[in-house]
Amino acid sequence: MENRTMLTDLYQLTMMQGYLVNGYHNKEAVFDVYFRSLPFNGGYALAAGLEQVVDYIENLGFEEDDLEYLRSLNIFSEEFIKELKNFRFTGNIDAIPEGTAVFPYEPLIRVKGRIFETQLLETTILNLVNFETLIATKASRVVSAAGGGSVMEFGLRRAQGPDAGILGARAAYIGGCQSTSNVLAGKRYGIPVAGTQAHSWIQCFPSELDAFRAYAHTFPDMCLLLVDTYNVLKSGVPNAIKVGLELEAEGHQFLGIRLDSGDLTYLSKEARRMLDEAGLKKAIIVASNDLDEETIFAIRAQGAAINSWGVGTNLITSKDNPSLGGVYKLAAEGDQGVFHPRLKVSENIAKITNPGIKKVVRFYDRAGKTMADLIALEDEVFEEGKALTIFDPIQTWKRKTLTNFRTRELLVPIFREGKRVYDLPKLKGIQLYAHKELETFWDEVKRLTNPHNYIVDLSANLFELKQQLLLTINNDIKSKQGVE
Ligand SMILES: Nc1ncnc2c1ncn2[C@@H]1O[C@H](COP(=O)(O)OP(=O)(O)OP(=O)(O)O)[C@@H](O)[C@H]1O
Ligand SMILES: O=P(O)(O)OC[C@H]1O[C@H](OP(=O)(O)OP(=O)(O)O)[C@H](O)[C@@H]1O
Ligand SMILES: O=C(O)c1cccnc1
Repeated sequence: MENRTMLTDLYQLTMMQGYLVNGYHNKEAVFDVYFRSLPFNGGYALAAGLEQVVDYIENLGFEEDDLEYLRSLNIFSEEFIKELKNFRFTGNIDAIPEGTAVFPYEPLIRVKGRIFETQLLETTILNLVNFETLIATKASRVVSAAGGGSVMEFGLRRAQGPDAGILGARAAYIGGCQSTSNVLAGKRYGIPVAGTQAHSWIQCFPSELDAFRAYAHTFPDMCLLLVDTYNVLKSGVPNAIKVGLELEAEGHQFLGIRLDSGDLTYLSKEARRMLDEAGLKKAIIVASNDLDEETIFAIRAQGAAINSWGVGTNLITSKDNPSLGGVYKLAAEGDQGVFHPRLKVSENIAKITNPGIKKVVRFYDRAGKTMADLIALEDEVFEEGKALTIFDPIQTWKRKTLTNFRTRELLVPIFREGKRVYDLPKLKGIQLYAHKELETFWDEVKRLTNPHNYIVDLSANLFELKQQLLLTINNDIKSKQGVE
Protein backbone atom coordinates (compact mmCIF):
# COMPACT_ATOMS: atom_id res chain seq x y z
CA MET A 1 0.00 0.00 0.00
CA GLU A 2 2.80 2.37 0.89
CA ASN A 3 6.30 2.63 -0.56
CA ARG A 4 8.64 3.08 2.40
CA THR A 5 11.84 2.06 0.61
CA MET A 6 13.59 5.35 1.38
CA LEU A 7 12.54 5.27 5.04
CA THR A 8 15.91 3.99 6.16
CA ASP A 9 19.18 5.08 7.70
CA LEU A 10 21.85 6.35 5.35
CA TYR A 11 24.30 3.73 6.59
CA GLN A 12 22.25 0.92 5.13
CA LEU A 13 22.75 2.43 1.69
CA THR A 14 26.44 3.20 2.17
CA MET A 15 27.01 -0.36 3.41
CA MET A 16 25.11 -1.70 0.40
CA GLN A 17 27.33 0.26 -1.97
CA GLY A 18 30.31 -1.04 0.03
CA TYR A 19 29.15 -4.64 -0.34
CA LEU A 20 28.83 -4.09 -4.08
CA VAL A 21 32.27 -2.49 -4.48
CA ASN A 22 33.91 -5.26 -2.44
CA GLY A 23 32.13 -8.08 -4.20
CA TYR A 24 30.14 -9.05 -1.11
CA HIS A 25 26.69 -8.14 -2.37
CA ASN A 26 25.66 -11.72 -3.21
CA LYS A 27 26.86 -13.09 0.11
CA GLU A 28 23.93 -14.51 2.03
CA ALA A 29 23.00 -13.43 5.53
CA VAL A 30 20.53 -14.33 8.23
CA PHE A 31 19.30 -11.55 10.50
CA ASP A 32 17.21 -11.88 13.65
CA VAL A 33 14.83 -9.26 15.00
CA TYR A 34 14.54 -9.48 18.79
CA PHE A 35 14.42 -7.36 21.94
CA ARG A 36 16.51 -7.83 25.05
CA SER A 37 14.18 -6.85 27.86
CA LEU A 38 10.45 -6.66 28.42
CA PRO A 39 8.84 -3.23 28.56
CA PHE A 40 6.99 -1.92 31.65
CA ASN A 41 8.86 -4.44 33.87
CA GLY A 42 6.09 -6.67 32.63
CA GLY A 43 5.93 -10.43 32.19
CA TYR A 44 5.33 -10.65 28.43
CA ALA A 45 5.07 -8.68 25.20
CA LEU A 46 2.60 -9.07 22.34
CA ALA A 47 4.15 -9.24 18.88
CA ALA A 48 2.71 -6.72 16.42
CA GLY A 49 3.60 -4.95 13.20
CA LEU A 50 4.07 -7.94 10.89
CA GLU A 51 1.34 -6.84 8.48
CA GLN A 52 3.15 -3.53 8.01
CA VAL A 53 6.44 -5.36 7.47
CA VAL A 54 4.81 -7.51 4.79
CA ASP A 55 3.38 -4.39 3.15
CA TYR A 56 6.80 -2.75 3.28
CA ILE A 57 8.53 -5.74 1.66
CA GLU A 58 5.88 -6.11 -1.03
CA ASN A 59 6.15 -2.47 -1.98
CA LEU A 60 9.94 -2.23 -1.99
CA GLY A 61 11.30 -0.36 -4.95
CA PHE A 62 13.24 2.84 -5.61
CA GLU A 63 11.36 5.41 -7.68
CA GLU A 64 13.05 7.69 -10.22
CA ASP A 65 12.93 10.66 -7.85
CA ASP A 66 14.42 8.56 -5.03
CA LEU A 67 17.36 7.73 -7.28
CA GLU A 68 17.66 11.38 -8.32
CA TYR A 69 17.87 12.40 -4.68
CA LEU A 70 20.46 9.72 -3.88
CA ARG A 71 22.50 10.85 -6.89
CA SER A 72 22.36 14.42 -5.62
CA LEU A 73 24.17 13.37 -2.42
CA ASN A 74 27.30 12.74 -4.51
CA ILE A 75 28.32 9.70 -2.52
CA PHE A 76 26.81 6.91 -4.60
CA SER A 77 28.18 5.45 -7.83
CA GLU A 78 26.13 5.03 -11.00
CA GLU A 79 26.75 1.30 -10.78
CA PHE A 80 25.11 1.28 -7.35
CA ILE A 81 22.21 3.46 -8.46
CA LYS A 82 21.64 1.02 -11.33
CA GLU A 83 21.47 -1.86 -8.83
CA LEU A 84 18.92 0.10 -6.80
CA LYS A 85 16.77 0.60 -9.87
CA ASN A 86 16.17 -3.15 -10.03
CA PHE A 87 16.01 -3.64 -6.28
CA ARG A 88 13.50 -6.06 -4.84
CA PHE A 89 13.51 -8.61 -2.05
CA THR A 90 14.21 -12.17 -3.23
CA GLY A 91 14.89 -13.86 0.12
CA ASN A 92 13.02 -15.73 2.85
CA ILE A 93 11.30 -14.32 5.90
CA ASP A 94 9.91 -16.25 8.86
CA ALA A 95 8.08 -14.50 11.67
CA ILE A 96 6.08 -15.04 14.82
CA PRO A 97 2.45 -14.14 14.04
CA GLU A 98 1.01 -10.90 15.40
CA GLY A 99 -0.71 -11.29 18.74
CA THR A 100 1.67 -14.00 19.98
CA ALA A 101 3.16 -13.52 23.45
CA VAL A 102 6.91 -13.10 23.00
CA PHE A 103 9.93 -12.81 25.25
CA PRO A 104 13.48 -11.43 25.25
CA TYR A 105 15.94 -12.88 22.71
CA GLU A 106 13.30 -14.74 20.74
CA PRO A 107 13.65 -14.01 17.02
CA LEU A 108 10.35 -12.31 16.18
CA ILE A 109 11.38 -12.10 12.55
CA ARG A 110 14.13 -14.00 10.76
CA VAL A 111 15.32 -12.59 7.44
CA LYS A 112 17.48 -14.67 5.10
CA GLY A 113 18.84 -13.56 1.76
CA ARG A 114 21.50 -11.60 -0.12
CA ILE A 115 23.21 -9.17 2.23
CA PHE A 116 22.59 -6.45 -0.37
CA GLU A 117 18.85 -6.87 0.24
CA THR A 118 18.68 -7.95 3.87
CA GLN A 119 20.87 -5.09 5.07
CA LEU A 120 18.42 -2.48 3.78
CA LEU A 121 15.50 -3.87 5.76
CA GLU A 122 16.92 -3.30 9.25
CA THR A 123 15.73 0.20 10.01
CA THR A 124 12.22 -0.03 8.64
CA ILE A 125 11.44 -3.43 10.11
CA LEU A 126 12.61 -2.25 13.52
CA ASN A 127 10.69 1.00 13.22
CA LEU A 128 7.46 -0.90 12.51
CA VAL A 129 7.86 -3.82 14.89
CA ASN A 130 9.27 -1.93 17.87
CA PHE A 131 6.43 0.59 17.96
CA GLU A 132 3.49 -1.70 17.35
CA THR A 133 4.80 -4.41 19.70
CA LEU A 134 5.25 -1.79 22.40
CA ILE A 135 1.75 -0.35 22.02
CA ALA A 136 0.05 -3.76 21.70
CA THR A 137 1.78 -4.75 24.94
CA LYS A 138 0.81 -1.54 26.71
CA ALA A 139 -2.79 -1.93 25.54
CA SER A 140 -2.86 -5.51 26.74
CA ARG A 141 -1.82 -4.32 30.20
CA VAL A 142 -4.44 -1.56 30.22
CA VAL A 143 -7.13 -4.00 29.09
CA SER A 144 -6.08 -6.50 31.73
CA ALA A 145 -6.30 -3.80 34.43
CA ALA A 146 -9.80 -2.98 33.24
CA GLY A 147 -10.97 -6.52 34.07
CA GLY A 148 -14.10 -7.16 32.09
CA GLY A 149 -14.62 -3.44 31.33
CA SER A 150 -14.09 -2.27 27.78
CA VAL A 151 -11.29 0.10 26.77
CA MET A 152 -11.64 2.75 24.06
CA GLU A 153 -8.42 4.09 22.54
CA PHE A 154 -8.55 7.93 22.61
CA GLY A 155 -4.90 8.82 21.94
CA LEU A 156 -4.69 10.36 18.46
CA ARG A 157 -4.48 14.02 19.52
CA ARG A 158 -1.40 13.51 21.65
CA ALA A 159 0.23 10.67 19.71
CA GLN A 160 3.79 11.25 18.45
CA GLY A 161 2.58 12.26 14.98
CA PRO A 162 -0.01 10.87 12.56
CA ASP A 163 1.66 7.51 11.85
CA ALA A 164 1.94 6.74 15.55
CA GLY A 165 -1.73 7.66 15.99
CA ILE A 166 -2.85 5.31 13.22
CA LEU A 167 -0.53 2.36 13.82
CA GLY A 168 -0.93 2.89 17.56
CA ALA A 169 -4.69 2.46 17.22
CA ARG A 170 -4.11 -0.75 15.26
CA ALA A 171 -1.70 -2.11 17.86
CA ALA A 172 -4.01 -1.08 20.71
CA TYR A 173 -6.79 -3.08 19.06
CA ILE A 174 -4.52 -6.14 18.87
CA GLY A 175 -3.83 -5.64 22.59
CA GLY A 176 -7.55 -5.84 23.32
CA CYS A 177 -9.00 -2.32 23.07
CA GLN A 178 -12.58 -2.50 21.93
CA SER A 179 -12.62 0.59 19.75
CA THR A 180 -10.79 3.73 18.72
CA SER A 181 -11.75 7.37 18.35
CA ASN A 182 -9.40 7.52 15.32
CA VAL A 183 -11.55 7.63 12.19
CA LEU A 184 -8.74 6.98 9.70
CA ALA A 185 -7.61 3.93 11.69
CA GLY A 186 -11.23 2.77 11.64
CA LYS A 187 -11.44 3.21 7.88
CA ARG A 188 -8.04 1.70 7.15
CA TYR A 189 -8.11 -1.29 9.48
CA GLY A 190 -11.79 -1.87 10.18
CA ILE A 191 -11.42 -1.07 13.89
CA PRO A 192 -14.80 -0.17 15.46
CA VAL A 193 -14.94 3.61 16.03
CA ALA A 194 -16.57 5.13 19.09
CA GLY A 195 -16.84 8.42 20.93
CA THR A 196 -18.79 10.86 23.03
CA GLN A 197 -18.44 14.64 22.83
CA ALA A 198 -15.99 17.33 24.01
CA HIS A 199 -16.55 20.04 26.62
CA SER A 200 -16.86 22.56 23.76
CA TRP A 201 -20.18 20.96 22.79
CA ILE A 202 -21.61 21.56 26.25
CA GLN A 203 -20.11 25.08 26.46
CA CYS A 204 -21.58 26.09 23.12
CA PHE A 205 -25.22 25.81 24.22
CA PRO A 206 -27.01 28.21 26.59
CA SER A 207 -27.17 25.47 29.24
CA GLU A 208 -25.86 21.96 29.92
CA LEU A 209 -29.41 20.62 29.66
CA ASP A 210 -29.84 22.23 26.21
CA ALA A 211 -26.54 20.70 25.11
CA PHE A 212 -27.52 17.22 26.32
CA ARG A 213 -30.96 17.45 24.69
CA ALA A 214 -29.46 18.60 21.39
CA TYR A 215 -27.00 15.70 21.39
CA ALA A 216 -29.68 13.18 22.32
CA HIS A 217 -31.89 14.53 19.56
CA THR A 218 -29.07 14.23 16.98
CA PHE A 219 -27.73 10.83 18.08
CA PRO A 220 -30.52 9.13 20.05
CA ASP A 221 -28.96 5.67 19.81
CA MET A 222 -25.39 6.57 20.67
CA CYS A 223 -25.94 9.02 23.46
CA LEU A 224 -23.14 9.06 26.05
CA LEU A 225 -23.17 12.41 27.85
CA LEU A 226 -20.09 14.19 29.22
CA VAL A 227 -21.17 15.25 32.70
CA ASP A 228 -18.23 17.17 34.21
CA THR A 229 -18.30 20.55 32.48
CA TYR A 230 -19.89 22.44 35.40
CA ASN A 231 -20.57 20.16 38.37
CA VAL A 232 -20.82 16.39 38.05
CA LEU A 233 -23.21 15.52 40.87
CA LYS A 234 -25.21 18.74 41.13
CA SER A 235 -25.66 19.44 37.43
CA GLY A 236 -24.13 16.91 35.00
CA VAL A 237 -25.67 13.69 36.30
CA PRO A 238 -29.13 15.17 37.10
CA ASN A 239 -29.30 16.71 33.61
CA ALA A 240 -28.12 13.49 31.99
CA ILE A 241 -30.81 11.58 33.90
CA LYS A 242 -33.49 13.98 32.64
CA VAL A 243 -32.39 13.54 29.05
CA GLY A 244 -31.89 9.78 29.51
CA LEU A 245 -35.45 9.36 30.74
CA GLU A 246 -36.78 11.49 27.87
CA LEU A 247 -34.87 9.33 25.38
CA GLU A 248 -36.16 6.12 26.90
CA ALA A 249 -39.71 7.46 26.91
CA GLU A 250 -39.26 7.88 23.15
CA GLY A 251 -38.22 4.23 22.87
CA HIS A 252 -34.44 4.67 22.62
CA GLN A 253 -31.77 3.11 24.78
CA PHE A 254 -29.88 5.78 26.75
CA LEU A 255 -26.23 4.68 26.68
CA GLY A 256 -24.89 6.55 29.69
CA ILE A 257 -22.43 9.18 30.90
CA ARG A 258 -18.72 10.02 30.74
CA LEU A 259 -16.73 11.27 33.74
CA ASP A 260 -13.57 13.15 32.75
CA SER A 261 -12.24 14.72 35.98
CA GLY A 262 -12.23 14.55 39.74
CA ASP A 263 -12.20 11.46 41.93
CA LEU A 264 -13.43 8.88 39.48
CA THR A 265 -14.23 6.32 42.17
CA TYR A 266 -16.33 8.58 44.30
CA LEU A 267 -18.08 10.23 41.36
CA SER A 268 -18.82 6.92 39.62
CA LYS A 269 -20.33 5.40 42.76
CA GLU A 270 -22.53 8.43 43.35
CA ALA A 271 -23.51 8.65 39.69
CA ARG A 272 -24.35 4.92 39.65
CA ARG A 273 -26.60 5.34 42.66
CA MET A 274 -28.38 8.31 41.05
CA LEU A 275 -28.81 6.57 37.69
CA ASP A 276 -30.13 3.41 39.35
CA GLU A 277 -32.55 5.34 41.53
CA ALA A 278 -33.88 7.07 38.43
CA GLY A 279 -34.47 3.68 36.79
CA LEU A 280 -31.57 3.97 34.33
CA LYS A 281 -29.92 0.75 35.46
CA LYS A 282 -28.61 -0.10 31.99
CA ALA A 283 -26.87 3.25 31.52
CA ILE A 284 -23.11 2.77 31.61
CA ILE A 285 -20.41 4.95 33.17
CA VAL A 286 -17.37 5.74 31.07
CA ALA A 287 -14.28 7.24 32.69
CA SER A 288 -11.42 9.13 31.09
CA ASN A 289 -8.65 11.52 32.19
CA ASP A 290 -5.03 10.60 32.10
CA LEU A 291 -5.66 6.91 32.72
CA ASP A 292 -3.26 4.01 32.47
CA GLU A 293 -3.12 0.46 33.83
CA GLU A 294 -2.05 1.62 37.29
CA THR A 295 -4.80 4.19 37.78
CA ILE A 296 -7.41 1.86 36.33
CA PHE A 297 -6.27 -0.96 38.62
CA ALA A 298 -6.34 1.35 41.65
CA ILE A 299 -9.72 2.85 40.79
CA ARG A 300 -11.25 -0.61 40.32
CA ALA A 301 -9.72 -1.80 43.58
CA GLN A 302 -11.45 1.12 45.31
CA GLY A 303 -14.79 -0.27 44.14
CA ALA A 304 -15.56 2.25 41.41
CA ALA A 305 -18.69 1.73 39.32
CA ILE A 306 -17.06 2.20 35.92
CA ASN A 307 -18.00 0.07 32.91
CA SER A 308 -15.77 1.46 30.23
CA TRP A 309 -12.48 3.36 30.06
CA GLY A 310 -11.32 5.96 27.53
CA VAL A 311 -7.53 5.82 27.46
CA GLY A 312 -5.45 8.21 25.38
CA THR A 313 -2.04 9.73 25.92
CA ASN A 314 -0.50 7.23 28.32
CA LEU A 315 -1.42 4.37 26.01
CA ILE A 316 -0.58 5.72 22.57
CA THR A 317 2.72 7.29 23.69
CA SER A 318 3.57 4.42 26.03
CA LYS A 319 4.49 7.20 28.41
CA ASP A 320 6.16 5.17 31.17
CA ASN A 321 8.28 3.17 28.70
CA PRO A 322 8.51 5.11 25.47
CA SER A 323 10.46 2.63 23.35
CA LEU A 324 11.04 -1.05 22.82
CA GLY A 325 14.69 -1.88 22.24
CA GLY A 326 14.27 -4.32 19.37
CA VAL A 327 17.42 -4.98 17.33
CA TYR A 328 18.32 -6.58 13.99
CA LYS A 329 21.41 -8.72 14.35
CA LEU A 330 23.37 -10.88 11.95
CA ALA A 331 23.23 -14.52 13.08
CA ALA A 332 24.80 -16.32 10.13
CA GLU A 333 26.45 -15.63 6.79
CA GLY A 334 26.90 -17.96 3.88
CA ASP A 335 27.31 -18.71 0.22
CA GLN A 336 24.98 -20.68 -1.99
CA GLY A 337 22.94 -22.02 0.88
CA VAL A 338 25.84 -23.03 3.14
CA PHE A 339 25.70 -20.91 6.30
CA HIS A 340 28.21 -20.23 9.06
CA PRO A 341 26.96 -19.05 12.45
CA ARG A 342 28.19 -15.62 13.48
CA LEU A 343 28.30 -13.95 16.87
CA LYS A 344 28.76 -10.43 18.19
CA VAL A 345 30.88 -10.26 21.33
CA SER A 346 30.26 -7.72 24.05
CA GLU A 347 31.49 -7.01 27.56
CA ASN A 348 27.83 -6.77 28.39
CA ILE A 349 26.55 -10.37 28.52
CA ALA A 350 23.08 -9.22 27.49
CA LYS A 351 24.50 -7.88 24.22
CA ILE A 352 26.26 -11.08 23.07
CA THR A 353 24.16 -12.35 20.20
CA ASN A 354 22.85 -15.88 19.68
CA PRO A 355 24.52 -17.41 16.63
CA GLY A 356 23.10 -19.58 13.86
CA ILE A 357 19.78 -20.09 12.14
CA LYS A 358 17.34 -20.46 14.98
CA LYS A 359 13.75 -21.23 15.80
CA VAL A 360 11.57 -20.73 18.85
CA VAL A 361 9.79 -23.71 20.37
CA ARG A 362 7.03 -23.26 22.96
CA PHE A 363 6.37 -26.13 25.36
CA TYR A 364 2.84 -26.74 26.67
CA ASP A 365 1.62 -29.12 29.36
CA ARG A 366 -1.25 -31.49 28.66
CA ALA A 367 -3.75 -28.93 29.98
CA GLY A 368 -2.55 -26.48 27.34
CA LYS A 369 -0.64 -24.15 29.68
CA THR A 370 2.78 -22.92 28.65
CA MET A 371 5.79 -24.41 30.45
CA ALA A 372 8.75 -22.70 28.81
CA ASP A 373 10.20 -21.53 25.49
CA LEU A 374 13.40 -22.76 23.94
CA ILE A 375 15.48 -20.89 21.40
CA ALA A 376 16.98 -23.70 19.37
CA LEU A 377 18.83 -24.37 16.14
CA GLU A 378 16.60 -24.72 13.11
CA ASP A 379 17.12 -28.44 12.57
CA GLU A 380 16.65 -29.55 16.19
CA VAL A 381 13.81 -31.91 17.05
CA PHE A 382 12.19 -32.23 20.47
CA GLU A 383 10.24 -35.45 20.69
CA GLU A 384 6.97 -35.01 22.50
CA GLY A 385 7.19 -38.33 24.38
CA LYS A 386 10.73 -37.81 25.62
CA ALA A 387 11.73 -35.98 28.82
CA LEU A 388 13.87 -32.91 28.16
CA THR A 389 16.09 -31.10 30.63
CA ILE A 390 16.48 -27.40 29.93
CA PHE A 391 18.75 -24.93 31.72
CA ASP A 392 19.19 -21.21 32.19
CA PRO A 393 21.93 -20.01 29.79
CA ILE A 394 23.49 -17.68 32.40
CA GLN A 395 22.84 -19.55 35.67
CA THR A 396 23.36 -22.97 34.09
CA TRP A 397 22.77 -24.84 37.37
CA LYS A 398 19.12 -23.77 37.20
CA ARG A 399 17.56 -26.77 35.48
CA LYS A 400 14.09 -28.05 34.79
CA THR A 401 12.97 -31.31 33.26
CA LEU A 402 9.98 -31.14 30.99
CA THR A 403 7.88 -34.26 30.58
CA ASN A 404 4.60 -35.01 28.95
CA PHE A 405 4.73 -31.86 26.82
CA ARG A 406 3.39 -30.69 23.52
CA THR A 407 5.45 -28.34 21.36
CA ARG A 408 4.70 -25.52 18.96
CA GLU A 409 7.14 -23.75 16.66
CA LEU A 410 6.46 -20.03 16.76
CA LEU A 411 8.18 -18.87 13.57
CA VAL A 412 6.12 -19.43 10.43
CA PRO A 413 7.10 -18.89 6.78
CA ILE A 414 6.09 -15.45 5.48
CA PHE A 415 8.19 -15.06 2.29
CA ARG A 416 9.92 -17.67 0.19
CA GLU A 417 12.27 -16.41 -2.52
CA GLY A 418 10.65 -13.03 -2.37
CA LYS A 419 7.08 -14.33 -2.71
CA ARG A 420 4.59 -14.08 0.11
CA VAL A 421 3.44 -17.51 1.26
CA TYR A 422 1.46 -16.30 4.28
CA ASP A 423 -2.18 -15.21 4.35
CA LEU A 424 -2.45 -12.11 6.50
CA PRO A 425 -5.09 -12.65 9.18
CA LYS A 426 -7.89 -10.11 9.71
CA LEU A 427 -7.27 -7.65 12.54
CA LYS A 428 -10.21 -8.94 14.58
CA GLY A 429 -8.78 -12.44 14.23
CA ILE A 430 -5.42 -11.22 15.52
CA GLN A 431 -7.13 -9.64 18.53
CA LEU A 432 -8.99 -12.87 19.34
CA TYR A 433 -5.82 -14.90 18.84
CA ALA A 434 -3.88 -12.61 21.22
CA HIS A 435 -6.60 -13.06 23.82
CA LYS A 436 -6.52 -16.86 23.50
CA GLU A 437 -2.75 -16.83 23.43
CA LEU A 438 -2.60 -15.03 26.79
CA GLU A 439 -5.01 -17.54 28.29
CA THR A 440 -2.32 -20.21 27.83
CA PHE A 441 -0.05 -18.35 30.27
CA TRP A 442 -0.27 -18.56 34.05
CA ASP A 443 -1.62 -15.47 35.82
CA GLU A 444 1.72 -15.16 37.63
CA VAL A 445 3.43 -14.34 34.31
CA LYS A 446 0.73 -11.84 33.34
CA ARG A 447 0.34 -9.86 36.54
CA LEU A 448 1.10 -6.17 36.09
CA THR A 449 3.71 -5.76 38.84
CA ASN A 450 6.64 -8.02 39.66
CA PRO A 451 5.48 -10.83 37.41
CA HIS A 452 7.00 -14.28 37.50
CA ASN A 453 9.81 -14.67 34.93
CA TYR A 454 8.66 -16.94 32.12
CA ILE A 455 11.42 -19.41 31.24
CA VAL A 456 13.15 -18.82 27.92
CA ASP A 457 16.27 -20.96 27.59
CA LEU A 458 18.71 -21.83 24.83
CA SER A 459 18.75 -25.43 23.64
CA ALA A 460 21.83 -27.40 24.69
CA ASN A 461 23.06 -27.37 21.06
CA LEU A 462 22.68 -23.63 20.68
CA PHE A 463 24.32 -23.04 24.05
CA GLU A 464 27.25 -25.26 23.03
CA LEU A 465 27.61 -23.50 19.67
CA LYS A 466 27.66 -20.11 21.40
CA GLN A 467 30.34 -21.24 23.89
CA GLN A 468 32.44 -22.69 21.09
CA LEU A 469 32.28 -19.51 19.04
CA LEU A 470 33.13 -17.37 22.06
CA LEU A 471 36.12 -19.59 22.80
CA THR A 472 37.29 -19.52 19.19
CA ILE A 473 37.01 -15.73 19.01
CA ASN A 474 38.85 -15.34 22.32
CA ASN A 475 41.63 -17.72 21.28
CA ASP A 476 41.90 -15.93 17.95
CA ILE A 477 42.34 -12.56 19.62
CA LYS A 478 44.92 -13.97 22.05
CA SER A 479 46.98 -15.62 19.31
CA LYS A 480 46.93 -12.44 17.22
CA GLN A 481 48.05 -10.40 20.23
CA GLY A 482 50.94 -12.88 20.62
CA VAL A 483 52.02 -12.33 17.01
CA GLU A 484 51.90 -8.55 16.92
N1 LIG B 1 -10.01 7.49 42.74
C1 LIG B 1 -8.89 7.65 42.08
N2 LIG B 1 -7.80 6.93 42.40
C2 LIG B 1 -6.66 7.07 41.73
N3 LIG B 1 -6.50 7.92 40.73
C3 LIG B 1 -7.55 8.67 40.35
C4 LIG B 1 -8.79 8.57 41.00
N4 LIG B 1 -9.64 9.43 40.40
C5 LIG B 1 -8.96 10.05 39.42
N5 LIG B 1 -7.69 9.60 39.37
C6 LIG B 1 -6.61 10.01 38.49
O1 LIG B 1 -6.00 11.13 39.10
C7 LIG B 1 -5.57 12.06 38.16
C8 LIG B 1 -6.25 13.40 38.44
O2 LIG B 1 -5.64 14.36 37.67
P1 LIG B 1 -5.96 15.89 37.73
O3 LIG B 1 -5.69 16.39 39.11
O4 LIG B 1 -5.28 16.53 36.58
O5 LIG B 1 -7.50 15.77 37.40
P2 LIG B 1 -8.73 16.59 37.70
O6 LIG B 1 -8.95 16.81 39.15
O7 LIG B 1 -9.75 15.83 37.04
O8 LIG B 1 -8.48 17.94 36.98
P3 LIG B 1 -8.82 18.42 35.49
O9 LIG B 1 -10.17 19.06 35.60
O10 LIG B 1 -7.72 19.37 35.20
O11 LIG B 1 -8.81 17.24 34.56
C9 LIG B 1 -5.92 11.49 36.80
O12 LIG B 1 -4.81 10.79 36.29
C10 LIG B 1 -7.04 10.50 37.12
O13 LIG B 1 -7.11 9.43 36.21
O1 LIG C 1 -6.47 11.90 29.11
P1 LIG C 1 -6.21 10.99 27.98
O2 LIG C 1 -5.95 9.58 28.43
O3 LIG C 1 -5.21 11.49 27.01
O4 LIG C 1 -7.63 10.74 27.21
C1 LIG C 1 -8.18 11.52 26.31
C2 LIG C 1 -8.55 12.86 26.90
O5 LIG C 1 -8.64 13.71 25.80
C3 LIG C 1 -9.74 14.56 26.02
O6 LIG C 1 -9.32 15.64 26.77
P2 LIG C 1 -8.86 17.02 26.17
O7 LIG C 1 -7.92 16.90 25.02
O8 LIG C 1 -10.08 17.82 25.91
O9 LIG C 1 -8.08 17.63 27.40
P3 LIG C 1 -8.48 17.74 28.91
O10 LIG C 1 -9.75 17.00 29.17
O11 LIG C 1 -7.29 17.14 29.61
O12 LIG C 1 -8.61 19.19 29.16
C4 LIG C 1 -10.69 13.69 26.79
O13 LIG C 1 -11.63 14.46 27.45
C5 LIG C 1 -9.84 12.85 27.66
O14 LIG C 1 -9.72 13.43 28.93
O1 LIG D 1 -15.01 10.60 22.07
C1 LIG D 1 -14.47 10.96 23.10
O2 LIG D 1 -15.06 11.03 24.18
C2 LIG D 1 -13.01 11.33 23.05
C3 LIG D 1 -12.27 11.22 21.92
C4 LIG D 1 -10.94 11.56 21.90
C5 LIG D 1 -10.37 12.02 23.05
N1 LIG D 1 -11.08 12.14 24.16
C6 LIG D 1 -12.39 11.80 24.18
